[in-house]
Amino acid sequence: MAKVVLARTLRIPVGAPPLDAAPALLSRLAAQDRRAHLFAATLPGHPGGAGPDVLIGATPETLLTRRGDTVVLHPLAGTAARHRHPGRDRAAARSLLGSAKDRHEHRIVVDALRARLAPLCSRLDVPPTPTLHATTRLWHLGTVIRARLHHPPPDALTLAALLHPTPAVCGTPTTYARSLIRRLEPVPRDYYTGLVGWMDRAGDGHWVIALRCGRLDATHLRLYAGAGIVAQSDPAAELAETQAKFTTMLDALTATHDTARLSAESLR
Ligand SMILES: C=C(O[C@@H]1C=C(C(=O)O)C=C[C@H]1O)C(=O)O
Repeated sequence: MAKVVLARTLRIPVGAPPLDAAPALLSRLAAQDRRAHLFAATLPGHPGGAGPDVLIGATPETLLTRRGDTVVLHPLAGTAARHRHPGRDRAAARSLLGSAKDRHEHRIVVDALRARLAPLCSRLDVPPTPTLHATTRLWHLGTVIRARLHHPPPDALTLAALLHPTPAVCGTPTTYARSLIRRLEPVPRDYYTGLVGWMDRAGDGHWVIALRCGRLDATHLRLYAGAGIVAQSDPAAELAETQAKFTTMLDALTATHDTARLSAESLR
């Protein structure tokens, strides 16, 4: 086993019903980070519940964009919290870029994508080293992978099904990582780490990974966050990484919520 991504959840009381809470939350997520891919989708609520639930989030990770015979992937893996102080923020970025553990974690993802994509391509450009990708709260290691597909090119949904789940959200080897996730995570992932996107009649499309997201039900917002675990992982640092990942959604909530109330909520 080279890597497994393990996640936890945070359940926060929300005063408004999902369809009322979602638009405000979505516009705050949009204002926070213009590069994030926003999504909100109504879901069937719990039987006997008050109405539909809403899946909502702002993910930084594009699984793929397909236009004709060209496909572009942007996997992210390897994370560091950002700092308000510019000097400390730059130092965190530099240290992430130089971290052997994070580079290894990232390489596992890039290698898996290269292997899955290669049989479909006449040309595959995979940069040898990752670059930094910034969200408002986090630094990530990212690699932009570009490929020219054999003709006839598979459509965007077929490509998504072939590439997903990547070791950025599951692990390597996939089947064993998935069984560990099922055994070890205290709450089922539900739609977290699933795909959100679209495909048109020509087979072009854009699919992102449902991260930095939560499910709004009649009374609560359940947030999800995970971290890639490799042999060199430090448990406390991985836990802190999931906390930092929660802040994307928590920041958007704080405009209407007293975050102090959150601390006592069920953290599982
Ligand atoms: C699993 C999550 O994020 C993924 C895991 C990352 C990592 O382990 O460094 C980085 C970006 C995402 O691919 C999450 O946001 O919950």
